[in-house]
Amino acid sequence: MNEAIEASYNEAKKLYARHGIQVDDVLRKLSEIKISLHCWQGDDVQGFLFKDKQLSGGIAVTGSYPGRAGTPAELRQDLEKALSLIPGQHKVNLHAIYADTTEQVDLDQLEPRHFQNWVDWAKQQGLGLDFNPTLFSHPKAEDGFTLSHKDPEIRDFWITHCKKSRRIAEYFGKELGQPCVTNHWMPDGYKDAPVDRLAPRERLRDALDEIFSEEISEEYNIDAVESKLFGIGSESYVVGSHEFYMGYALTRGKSICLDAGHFHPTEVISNKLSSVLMFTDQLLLHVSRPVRWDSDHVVTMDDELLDIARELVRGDLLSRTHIGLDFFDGSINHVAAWVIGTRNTIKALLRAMLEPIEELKKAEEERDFTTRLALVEEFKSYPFGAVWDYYCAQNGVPVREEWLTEAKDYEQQVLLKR
Ligand SMILES: C[C@H](O)[C@H](O)[C@@H](O)C(=O)CO
Ligand SMILES: [Mn+2]
Repeated sequence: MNEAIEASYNEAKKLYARHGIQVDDVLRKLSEIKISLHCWQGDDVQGFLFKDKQLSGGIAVTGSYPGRAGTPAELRQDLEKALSLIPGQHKVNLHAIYADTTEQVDLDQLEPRHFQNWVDWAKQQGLGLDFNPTLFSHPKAEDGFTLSHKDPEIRDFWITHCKKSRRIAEYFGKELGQPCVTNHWMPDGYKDAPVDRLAPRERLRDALDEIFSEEISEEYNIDAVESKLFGIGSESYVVGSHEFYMGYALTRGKSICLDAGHFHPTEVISNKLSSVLMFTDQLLLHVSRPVRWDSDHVVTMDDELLDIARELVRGDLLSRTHIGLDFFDGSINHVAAWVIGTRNTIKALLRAMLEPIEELKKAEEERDFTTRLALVEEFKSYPFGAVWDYYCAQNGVPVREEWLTEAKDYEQQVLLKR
């Protein structure tokens, strides 16, 4: 370990210890947190099953930065590179369209064997896997409706796909010895104001009931449902709204997925965590960054990211929260995007853990709001960077922006040669 990094760390430790924060313990806890890296950042949500199909579902990737992964092997290679620049042991989140197979299969025919290469790779890398049925970028999703479609044949196709997806997830869970979180998101909605808001919601409720009627142990698979306020082309009405899924998840014992970019522009998910987790056992987060109408920018160290981390840490909610990332930026190096977003998420958790929580809670209980505000503000400039540098060095990953040099080398050696 570099002497300067160690010396700065030891000085920082003393400062935090004055407020009862044991930094070595914090780092041990931090190392237990898994972040789920979304595979779809690596190839602009293209997938491998339908190579020529345009991205649909009211989500869009802009930018044509060179080098995006074009095969499962390339995507795994890129993920390995990204993971080598991120401290800790994490998970990879797959969508169904990322099946690694030479068979011509449609979504309703997918089986665990189509993901065997991913499972073998995850085992070899010591990673967990999460999963998502893909209810977009497909001819049967072209009019913007899937599980709530009025045509029963189309609905059944998607129901079968989701059932198959849960079986694949169960296989991941069994093989990898840790549960796979399966997130159900579908774009269903209308561009303009509908007359009948109820019927599609009834159909969606019934379709989900059918999908989840197959019992799968939570030891292997945990189901989550993800709401959205609006998408491109579904500006006026989304069938799976927040209220819809709150009600659904609470009455069916499922987990809610809160995507940071799926609410009103001034509405934040950090303020929802303590409420939702009071009534559900587990929660899935899609950590993302909304910018105006877009929900999927690379995660930066902004106030909301820090507030999400604070809520999880202060409320002791981490053990019940699955943290996934969800952004797709095609205008920058695809590997660097993962590294920036994931390092920021971990760093925000570290910052939250390095706050004098007991002291702050005590001040609040005593209505000493002056102390509360003063300490929160002072801790913003405490030397968490020295602790972060030490953590990176301890985990054998580049310290500070050294990772960028490696990402640029990788771009020259690998990405630009594709
Ligand atoms: C590709 C993902 O399933 C998708 O981003 C979804 O999670 C979402 O957030 C859609 O806006
Ligand atoms: Mn999402």
